[in-house]
Amino acid sequence: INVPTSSYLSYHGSSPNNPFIKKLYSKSLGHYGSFYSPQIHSAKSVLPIPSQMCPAISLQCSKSLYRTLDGTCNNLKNALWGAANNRYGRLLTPRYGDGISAPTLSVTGQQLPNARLISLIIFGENDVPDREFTIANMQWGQVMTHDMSLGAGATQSRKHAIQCCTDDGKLITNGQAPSCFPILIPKNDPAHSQTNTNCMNFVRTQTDRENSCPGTIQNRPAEQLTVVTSYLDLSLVYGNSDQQNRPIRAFTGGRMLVENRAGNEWPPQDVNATAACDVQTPRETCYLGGDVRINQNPGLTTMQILLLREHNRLADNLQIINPQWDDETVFQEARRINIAQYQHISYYEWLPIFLGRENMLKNRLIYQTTLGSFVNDYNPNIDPSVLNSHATAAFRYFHSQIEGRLDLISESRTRVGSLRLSDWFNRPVIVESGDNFDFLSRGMSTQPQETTDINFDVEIKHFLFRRGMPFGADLRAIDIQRNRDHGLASYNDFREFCGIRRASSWDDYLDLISQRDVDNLRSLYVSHEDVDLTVGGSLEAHVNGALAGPTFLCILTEQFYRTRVGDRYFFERGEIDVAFSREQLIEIRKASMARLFCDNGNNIEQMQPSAFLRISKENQVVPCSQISQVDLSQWRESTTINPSYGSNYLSSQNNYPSYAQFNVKK
Ligand code: HEM
Ligand SMILES: [Ca+2]
Repeated sequence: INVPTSSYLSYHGSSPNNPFIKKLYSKSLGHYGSFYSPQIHSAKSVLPIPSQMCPAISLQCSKSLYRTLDGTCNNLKNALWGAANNRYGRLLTPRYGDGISAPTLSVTGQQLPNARLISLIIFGENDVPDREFTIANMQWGQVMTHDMSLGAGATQSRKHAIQCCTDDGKLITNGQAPSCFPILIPKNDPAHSQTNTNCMNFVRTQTDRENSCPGTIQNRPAEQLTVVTSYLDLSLVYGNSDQQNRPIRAFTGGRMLVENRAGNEWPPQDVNATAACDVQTPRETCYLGGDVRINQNPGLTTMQILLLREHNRLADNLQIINPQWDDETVFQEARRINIAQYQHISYYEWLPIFLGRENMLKNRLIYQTTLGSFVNDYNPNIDPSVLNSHATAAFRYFHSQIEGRLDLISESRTRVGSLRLSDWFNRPVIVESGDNFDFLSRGMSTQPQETTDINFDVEIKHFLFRRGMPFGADLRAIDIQRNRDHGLASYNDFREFCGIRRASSWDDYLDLISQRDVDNLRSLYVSHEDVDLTVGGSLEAHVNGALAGPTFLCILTEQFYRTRVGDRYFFERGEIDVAFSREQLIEIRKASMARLFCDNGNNIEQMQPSAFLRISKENQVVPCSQISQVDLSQWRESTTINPSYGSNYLSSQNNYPSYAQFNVKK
């Protein structure tokens, strides 16, 4: 057995200084040989992942104050790190059924239990409104997800593009796996004869693998491709390439292209049908945005419009303040501020809810910043690529927060109606009609999200994308199947990776999973080594102050550490080549979700200051004028050059997260 070496570690950017990773890799990974499917015993199947892109591409980078659209040259030495159309990162060697690209199998060589059956037996569908958080909290999560990853081919053909490399780093295929393989729907399942497709999901089969990774044995395991930039750079608003950006930019006044209707700005029409839409009458709109998923559900579309309007609001104000600026300068400066505000909201207002503030501070995802202090721990050795285990398993746990009924809420915060999610998948027409944009905005900041637990709303568990049919797909089953399709290492492997005791029997899972859930797992899986990461991780008791158990929290923490520290343009950096001035940074730190609603609604006059939190005595609805606002006068050209760049750094290099023992809620 070949033990992954440090080349693997350096490619993925985690330093051997990370005590948990050090611990893991200093041990012999003997278990890799003992229980995977037979082929994986061959030494080749556990070779470290190549330390360069396949094929190796070299790019000449020049320093720029602005990010590229496709994410290239953010890292000046590794120009493709975090760029669009790149591979997901991996923490652990994949566990394909054949060692190369076929979906994961049981350690006995059999098929794993049916994904839909697991969804039905292990996961519930109870409606449990969250006591603390609003739907806006869930919805921002989907925005961040769409900024960070999109499995190639996922929205259109559902076939996953994969990349196969030879040992010497040569690319063999970059094509799509051709076939469709249904998640068989159990016979007594009400969805059996009533879905609108034959398949709930598509995955590769044994034979397809021959096409996708020819001559398997001398090849390295396939890696899935993600088509958007990994950075939190609002690629979902601006697009992931010049080509994707051009049709959505106005090229005047630094603005993004919008269509004016009923006195408000809306995204342009998708005339070439690039985005997924399910229009049912010829007059229904289908929006074009920076991300093809813009129309997927009304809440998401609302967020996309808020962020689009925010760009134009910033551009208009910057142009007034600096009339001498040309279109390109206004565009880039507005984009830069929009991204900075968004990163601030994501790391300081949103992430602490999910990862826990203490955990974030401890692992240096955030610092106790004071007003104008810079955070200068950019590390060019950290690869910010989105991890497969993050995008395919851990981050999808929050599908549990989805609420299937969207309330329409008036300015006096009373319910005037509600929408059934599955009536409006991929039909943005509903967002634009009447006062719905404001009703939906207030709805998502008023209505509780669903509690983060084992329950998944029926609207996504039985009715996803049903298009008028009685039943649709099951998102939880898709998540489970996707885990296998991407060959993620097992739940037990990830426990060990995260410094949690490796289970050697079913009962060992009782440390984090309830007796009932362990019994259910045991009734479905042949071995405790078979439990999929997506499944096991979703059953763990949550860490105090966080919305996930230790294994998912470890993956999420690692991801968001890399996402920040591996981003040369992160908004808090004080390096002269990319920095805001101290005064500008003070302004950026006033941005909030509430302010985005206030500034970009059709006519929203009041909001609670913390829009991710439910309205309460401490978080009452107030006039928008009482919610702090970013003062753009700090961007007047004469004031942008600031002598205080680069001093008062909060931190130094050499910071790596350490997963100190998490305390679990008992
Ligand atoms: C109404 C809300 C949402 C709907 C309808 C939805 C639906 C979907 C669908 C259909 C997929 C593609 C599944 C596949 O084919 O593999 C997906 C992927 C995903 N979702 Fe959601 N989702 C929602 C909200 C969220 C939220 C709140 C999060 C996290 C906070 C999230 C995280 C993810 C992630 C990480 C992926 C994988 C992205 C990729 O790399 O391709 N989603 N979701
Ligand atoms: Ca991005």
